[in-house]
Amino acid sequence: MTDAGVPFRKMHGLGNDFVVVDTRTHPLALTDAQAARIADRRAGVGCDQLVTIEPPRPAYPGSAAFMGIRNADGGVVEACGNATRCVAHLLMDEAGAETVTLGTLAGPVVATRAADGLVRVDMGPARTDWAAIPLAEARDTLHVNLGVAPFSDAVAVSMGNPHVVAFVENAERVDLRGIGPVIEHHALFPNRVNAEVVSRRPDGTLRMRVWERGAGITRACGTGACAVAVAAIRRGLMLPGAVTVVLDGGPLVIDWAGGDAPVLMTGPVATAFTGHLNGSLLS
Ligand SMILES: N[C@@H](CCC[C@H](N)C(=O)O)C(=O)O
Repeated sequence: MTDAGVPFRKMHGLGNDFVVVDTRTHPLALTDAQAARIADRRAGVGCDQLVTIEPPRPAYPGSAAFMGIRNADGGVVEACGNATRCVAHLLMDEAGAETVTLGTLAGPVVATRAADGLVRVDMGPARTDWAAIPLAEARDTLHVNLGVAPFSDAVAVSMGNPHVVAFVENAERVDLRGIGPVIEHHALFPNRVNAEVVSRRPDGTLRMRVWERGAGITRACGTGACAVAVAAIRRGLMLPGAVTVVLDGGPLVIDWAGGDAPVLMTGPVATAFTGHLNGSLLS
């Protein structure tokens, strides 16, 4: 067995899993096809997102690094909440710091250590204007009708990446595998979209399931949980403040005061194993 190749770390946040490569030490110019091969659960390492820790970019003064993100289909995306916590954890460890700023395509994000080994990320403001999400045409983003149940009265929101949230009686009963691809590719979303179904539980938490753009059903989606909390608060279903969103992989706490206030996401990080990319994954 050889260790030659590009080192990676397999991490996850609530089961939303990542291959994390530090391209500051091991420069790597990946094509979409290579990224998709690495993400493939049979022919590659397997992950929902491939994440690169890159040198900081001048556009984000004071940032420790730039975080590149690709979905399992190989496509580049703007934001990933769960991966942000994982990368922030590594960089805070590296610097012996309690806080770190990362650049992303969605803008800068600031992470801090929280109690019980959790990481909190200021994900910036939610974007609720139709053009910022973006939608293909002007619509009221609080009541979007995609013409497909249960997304006939949904909420569209951007957390740097596009989301559409449907409130349902029981999120467990939605055929997400059937409906997910239809919503992801709906003509109203020129950049495609992440789709969440959510129901309110008797204990006051929100139960959410997600179909991720470019990855399908995942156990958790940090930006999705932020979008769900924002949608619920905008709709008046939850009070502004801390909201617990329960995903397949477990809970995230999302704190939003409303309006232009930043959306704060708190949750766990984990490393599963480390290894090296080589062979057919790099050719
Ligand atoms: N799992 C992520 C989101 C990853 C990107 C998303 N699939 C997209 O295409 O926008 C998260 O934790 O936020």
